[in-house]
Amino acid sequence: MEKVILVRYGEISLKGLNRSYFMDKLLKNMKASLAKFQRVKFQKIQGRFLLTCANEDVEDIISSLKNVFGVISISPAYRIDNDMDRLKEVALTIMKEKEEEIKTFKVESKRGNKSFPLESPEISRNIGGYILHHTENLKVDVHQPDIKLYIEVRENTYVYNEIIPAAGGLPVGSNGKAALLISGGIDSPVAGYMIAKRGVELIAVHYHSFPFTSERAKEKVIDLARILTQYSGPIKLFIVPFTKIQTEIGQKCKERQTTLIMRRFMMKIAEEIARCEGAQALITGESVGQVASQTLESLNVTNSAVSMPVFRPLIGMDKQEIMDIAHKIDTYNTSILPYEDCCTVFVPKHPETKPKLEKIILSEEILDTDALIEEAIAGVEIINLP
Ligand SMILES: Nc1ncnc2c1ncn2[C@@H]1O[C@H](COP(=O)(O)OP(=O)(O)OP(=O)(O)O)[C@@H](O)[C@H]1O
Repeated sequence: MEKVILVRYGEISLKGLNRSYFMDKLLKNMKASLAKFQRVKFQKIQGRFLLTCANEDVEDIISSLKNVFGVISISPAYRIDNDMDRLKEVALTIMKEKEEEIKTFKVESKRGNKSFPLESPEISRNIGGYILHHTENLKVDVHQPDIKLYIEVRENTYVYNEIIPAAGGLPVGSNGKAALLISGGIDSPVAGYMIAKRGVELIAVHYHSFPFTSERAKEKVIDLARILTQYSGPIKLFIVPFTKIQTEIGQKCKERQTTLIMRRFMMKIAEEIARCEGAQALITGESVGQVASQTLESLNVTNSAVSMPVFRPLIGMDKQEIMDIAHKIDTYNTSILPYEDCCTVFVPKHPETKPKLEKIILSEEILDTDALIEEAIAGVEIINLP
């Protein structure tokens, strides 16, 4: 019996004329995520990809493929010739392996190859009967079986009993590129994950205020970006020195406006980096009302600093919902490590919650914004992940 892996894609199949563009991206991303497995071979079959590989690699390959955006589900399967006797043998072998753990089963068949002599319901009845006859304690339950045995008759026959859900979404790179403003917190990695899930390639920008923020805080952000690459593929991370900008703002601007002015600098620098890198949008982890700088008035003031669209995929989500995703994508435990972020270094006692844009712009006039931005960009450190 030859073991293979069936890989299903979701939305891509609805893409009409552009379908092959999405399929090619998906294939490229799957190959990149499985680069360390030398013996994997990829084949397009009707409506899915078929992978052949060394038997001992199947589990590791599936755990990598589960994170590739564009894949909706995966099944480890046996591939056999279109032959009823062989099918009975394989179906029985699979069910015998499960006999101790289960009481009931159901056979579900699909016949894509119309030259096969039996129709789908007949295949299911036939194989179900054979399994019942050759096992001791198993029963058929068509409503709530402990296990389903799936049979697909195509150019070959595929038999399997697991459909493993995968990441879904669209292949990264199929929908342009955006710059994620990544802090060391819980929210921004989740925001990056959500936009990458829609096929957007990521670059990431982090503001680091050494010595107010430590080397360890920077390492934490690098770790978070590295975790994200499991889903998004490679990320070019820009570490921007932010100490001088923060100090100048702290010394020269009204205390209650400092966070907002700092945010506007972050947006402007990220926009400049995004432009140079061919990215078309910015991404932040903001959500309405979470902190003073995330009221609608504050978000408007921050937004006005740039002309590029700003994606805020968490905008309507509760903290618990965001944390649930952070757990799912494995960033949570790194995000909660107790290292400081530049935003938490200077926190005004009474931050502006209903800022007026004209007043903020007026306050900024005291700063040499262009020179500060130019200097920060000149000092950028670039880290290519993974
Ligand atoms: N040091 C930083 N470098 C890059 N971006 C940052 C930094 N600090 C904050 N941001 C961006 O600004 C957003 C809002 O930051 P803030 O600290 O107010 O909120 P948050 O909801 O706690 O976000 P997070 O959990 O991502 O830190 C972040 O989600 C992130 O996109």
